[in-house]
Amino acid sequence: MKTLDDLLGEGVSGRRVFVRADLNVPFDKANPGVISDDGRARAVLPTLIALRDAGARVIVASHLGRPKGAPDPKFTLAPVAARLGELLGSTVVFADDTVGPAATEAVAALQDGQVLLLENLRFNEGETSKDDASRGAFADQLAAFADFYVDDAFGAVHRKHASVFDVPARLPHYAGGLVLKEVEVLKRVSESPEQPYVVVLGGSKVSDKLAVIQALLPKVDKLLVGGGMCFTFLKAQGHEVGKSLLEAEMIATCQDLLKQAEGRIVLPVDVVAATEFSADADIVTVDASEIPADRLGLDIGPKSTALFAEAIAGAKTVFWNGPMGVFELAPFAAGTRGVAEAITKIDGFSVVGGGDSAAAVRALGLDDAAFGHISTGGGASLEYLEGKTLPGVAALEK
Ligand SMILES: Nc1ncnc2c1ncn2[C@@H]1O[C@H](COP(=O)(O)OP(=O)(O)OP(=O)(O)O)[C@@H](O)[C@H]1O
Ligand SMILES: O=C(O)[C@H](O)COP(=O)(O)O
Repeated sequence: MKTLDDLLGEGVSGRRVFVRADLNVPFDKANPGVISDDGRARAVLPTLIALRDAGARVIVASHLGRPKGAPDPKFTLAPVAARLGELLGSTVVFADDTVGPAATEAVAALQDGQVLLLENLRFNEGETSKDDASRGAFADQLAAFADFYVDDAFGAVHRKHASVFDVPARLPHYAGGLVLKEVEVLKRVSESPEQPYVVVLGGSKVSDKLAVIQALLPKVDKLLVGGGMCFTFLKAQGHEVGKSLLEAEMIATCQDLLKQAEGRIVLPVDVVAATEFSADADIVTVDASEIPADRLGLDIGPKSTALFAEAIAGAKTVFWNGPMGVFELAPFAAGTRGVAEAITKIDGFSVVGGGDSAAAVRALGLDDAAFGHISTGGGASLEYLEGKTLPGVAALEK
């Protein structure tokens, strides 16, 4: 795989370099347009600065959210361009389309050492299309803008999308420093984790994470399950979960996994249950086997946090993906905080994988440096650990 350093060595002054970044940052739910965590933008800065300072004409492209293949003002990258400019300390030109007249004009006007951000890639059907020809046609348009392609969008390498998979087939391609670092760390964790190896999973998407549980079970000493996904497991154990998040069609799979795990999957023993999804709701802590029918579990309880912390304390390797509760609302943040703090204290190597988990670490004011590695990719790091081929990495290796 050729790297950004190889490209810089070849010389990029005056050359147009297309950088695929993952600027899919979270926004403050209460203040539309305000970025709540700019970690992903910060993570790509070294690549952008190196290219800018080497005199390249830098064309940055990213997706934001999941618009449906057409422009949608809710998902504009304009606020991200402004933030990127602040972080770089130099103006970032913003094109308000991706491959249309605005982008074409902006690319043509780019000066050496200038950075341009194109509008959201997913405003174009071709970006995410399953049809090779449609993706290819869009990739042709993107590739026409540049001489070289750099992928530093680790969070999107698991997507077979035009900007990730098809553009590198059309241009000399290089891996950015972020992609290289992420792959190196995940390789270490997946191939030779120092034992005991404890995996902590939470977040809301059970169905997305069952495959990774299956793949990790033979390798881990303990797999701790919290967050919205624990309720499908609790239900699989025969408990009622009230109005908590539940993926009914996954109950049977969870039962199978519990059987296979022979006690290595650890579930919460108590739950913070509220009458509604709100910080102002009536809140009680109950046994995990006694969730009232009219309540929903929004965090793991203190006994569970202590149980999880104890399992984490002895670990030499910890991989954590997904918050333990709705950490964005203060009454439901304690589980995530407790687990995160326990991870910072281990005498070993820890990896935090996932946009939301990384955002939680920062929102709770925890020190980034207390973790071994904070990944910018949720789905991407999980698919790597599952052992799947990542289309973006495969494209760089070709
Ligand atoms: N008990 C719960 N009920 C409902 N939602 C929950 C619960 N616990 C956690 N969540 C929510 O799960 C969300 C994070 O889930 P997700 O699966 O997206 O995590 P992630 O893997 O870190 O992120 P990503 O894959 O996007 O990088 C948070 O917004 C959090 O509020
Ligand atoms: O948030 C992420 O995990 C990445 O940016 C990929 O986004 P996606 O799941 O919408 O493809």
